[in-house]
Amino acid sequence: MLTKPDVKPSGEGAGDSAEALVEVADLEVHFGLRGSLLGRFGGKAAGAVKAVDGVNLTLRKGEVLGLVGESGSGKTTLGRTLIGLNKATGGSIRYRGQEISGLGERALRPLRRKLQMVFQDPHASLNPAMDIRTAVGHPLRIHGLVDSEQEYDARVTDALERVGLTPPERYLGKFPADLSGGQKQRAVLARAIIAEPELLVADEPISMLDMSVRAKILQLMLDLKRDLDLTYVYVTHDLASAKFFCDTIAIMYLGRIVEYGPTEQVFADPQHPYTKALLAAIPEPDPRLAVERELPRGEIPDAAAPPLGCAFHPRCPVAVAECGWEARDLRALLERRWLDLPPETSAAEKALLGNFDEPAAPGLGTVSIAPGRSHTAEDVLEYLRRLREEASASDPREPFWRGVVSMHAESGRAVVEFAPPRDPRLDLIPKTGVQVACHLHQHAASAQGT
Ligand SMILES: Nc1ncnc2c1ncn2[C@@H]1O[C@H](COP(=O)(O)OP(=O)(O)OP(=O)(O)O)[C@@H](O)[C@H]1O
Repeated sequence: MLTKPDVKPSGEGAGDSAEALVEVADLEVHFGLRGSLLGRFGGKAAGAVKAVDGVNLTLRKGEVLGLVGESGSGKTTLGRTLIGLNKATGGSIRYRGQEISGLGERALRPLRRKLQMVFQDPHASLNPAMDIRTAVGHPLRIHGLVDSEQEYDARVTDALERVGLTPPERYLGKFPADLSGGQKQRAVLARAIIAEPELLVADEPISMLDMSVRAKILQLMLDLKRDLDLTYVYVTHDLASAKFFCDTIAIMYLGRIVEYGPTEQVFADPQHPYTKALLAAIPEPDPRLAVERELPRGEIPDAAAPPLGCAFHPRCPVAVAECGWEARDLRALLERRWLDLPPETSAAEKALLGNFDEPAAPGLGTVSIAPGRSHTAEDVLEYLRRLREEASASDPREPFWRGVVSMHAESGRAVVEFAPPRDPRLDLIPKTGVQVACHLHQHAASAQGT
């Protein structure tokens, strides 16, 4: 379980003393992969996508928590699972102390109106054949919250006023096609608040809207939060809006939280190399100052076969030995190298290695390379040692070689052994309220004796 931040988040009512609304412990959401028919007959496990893989957090009443990360980091799945739209495959979610992760649809029903979701695409969220009066008031009917049509109309009118669709009478009979994108998202928000929820999970609620209305919708959400005592989870890949909107921020990478703490603190002094890279990639609003900014090499890896140790290590410029180096990383290093070489040179280098497909298998802490035809294990080792020397001269920041603990010949093959991987755990950085999952931080802390 995460410890409480030392520094108070900036939002009203979200301080340390505010009650915990949702407590998440060791949450896992794994999606089973079907696998090939042949594989299943052969008894081969199909594996799973670990969309959420051991998440701990506490959401306090009145807090705005941002779940931030690149596509595929698991933020949407986590947001949906918090309100019961996805089933947890492990761990616990407590809402006001009540365990909700294992509840079936019937048991969840009374909670549904308290836990609402706002989706990215307001066009898809509203039924084109339903007028606004019917769409916005729908939750009142589903949950049987009104006794008369007068009460229904009064509640719908009030909700429309609250979201700025005024005068409400002008909107009641309109259809989604009559509204602009911003107006549609206002209607979606009206529908989300009408049943008096406590927690709203908003998944990229502004990313499909015109730039001109994005800030207005976020401001509206903050006003609604203040007036209706709401708590938000804001799912986004957009750090700039998260900075404006969130009290607390959780940076996600491949199903795990890598940094978590008060937004101000995370932005002022990011700790995890991934957070640093994301912050450096925020586009510069002034185009005259814009420079090419890229995330570190490579793409977010496949969640069905995540890297060993820290999942960010293959892209991390400052990774250390125990970050989880493995055979796949050697292959990626060689492939990057060969892309830059003249084709005949890279073909000659490839010919040194007899079984180049093997190093691609995930999770191999040792790789045994058969020499190519008319080559020996010593030739392969000599080649790899040359690469290591070249890297230390020309690219001393290349972290891959820090993970190699031995290269030797064994039974006619070249064997490369990597340092045993360690999974970094979220650790609190004293006096900041920020938790970070990075060996580098742990190294620094132990060097300082903290
Ligand atoms: N229903 C599902 N079945 C199988 N895999 C899924 C399912 N939903 C999500 N995933 C996988 O889980 C991982 C996390 O997906 P998720 O949508 O939660 O990430 P995200 O960070 O929100 O990305 P995006 O911004 O693209 O939505 C991805 O690898 C995705 O393909």
